Amino acid sequence: MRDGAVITVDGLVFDYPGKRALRGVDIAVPRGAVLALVGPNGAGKSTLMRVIAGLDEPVEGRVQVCGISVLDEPRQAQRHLGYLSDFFGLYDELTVRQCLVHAASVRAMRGASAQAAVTQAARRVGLADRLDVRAGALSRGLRQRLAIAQAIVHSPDVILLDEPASGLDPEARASLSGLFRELRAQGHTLVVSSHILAELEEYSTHMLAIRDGRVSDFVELGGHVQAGVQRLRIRLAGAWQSPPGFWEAQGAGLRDRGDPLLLTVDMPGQDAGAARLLKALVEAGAPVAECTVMRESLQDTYLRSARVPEGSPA
Ligand SMILES: Nc1ncnc2c1ncn2[C@@H]1O[C@H](COP(=O)(O)OP(=O)(O)OP(=O)(O)O)[C@@H](O)[C@H]1O
Repeated sequence: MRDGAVITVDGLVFDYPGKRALRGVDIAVPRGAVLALVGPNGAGKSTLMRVIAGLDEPVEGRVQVCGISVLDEPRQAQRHLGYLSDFFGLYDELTVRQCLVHAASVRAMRGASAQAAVTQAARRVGLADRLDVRAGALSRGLRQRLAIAQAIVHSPDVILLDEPASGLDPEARASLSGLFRELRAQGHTLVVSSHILAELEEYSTHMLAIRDGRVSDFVELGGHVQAGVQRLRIRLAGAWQSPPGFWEAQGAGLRDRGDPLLLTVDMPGQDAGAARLLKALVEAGAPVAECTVMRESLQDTYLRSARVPEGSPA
């Protein structure tokens, strides 16, 4: 899993004066992932982001971004990083263009390449038609977009966003979700912290749950019952009797026989396995009307990870 990881964190320990905020965090974030960073207030999410961004120095541990040590070569690593703090400020008197030119100059971009970066960043966040509007005149949602554009003006591989949707109305949140899906489609790796799980669900591929400075869960989101197995719900248009040994021959586990027209099947092999099973069903005369992969919601995953196993000390 570490092969192909764009962010790796090993044994990270971070202390504030009198407070240990991270207590040995290990993670490997695959390239192209959108990582939902979740956990209760005070769990250590913002601290983890700041340390990955090279803004705070840990007591122990290593952080690499695109294979570059953030602690040993912060400037090199930061070329691959964009970070948006939960409390960001904008220069309200500057126009969108001026804000972005400034952000580009902070990244040592000059001349034509800076201009091109400004135009591209504005287009990515949907502000291309507002380049001459003052930042102070933008709505809250558009200010958030401008702040993100500033963070990604140098087109970093990794984008860290700390509670980017806080304080936004539902419309602005939905539009931000769309932006994150676009950034993901463009190949960026995103780490997004939020307390609103339904929203993270819309664009996240992985969930990292932090509790009391430790990783409590790190999972790929999707229809995984166990590693490599999908739970399929297959709806039949009419009665069908499986031939003897059919499920065993497919390597599939039939779970629920309550409703003869609704089959729940655990099938290994991801989408290729599902495709093979559907072909075999149709060839065996099953009138397949619909097949869906049953996915656990991010909320379910999070709450499951939060549950203390029976018998564990409280
Ligand atoms: N500057 C600081 N000085 C001392 N303690 C701090 C400081 N900043 C954060 N902490 C403490 O470190 C712990 C982790 O804080 P952090 O802000 O990383 O949590 P978080 O998961 O981002 O929380 P939230 O969801 O409330 O934003 C908390 O107990 C917090 O009180």
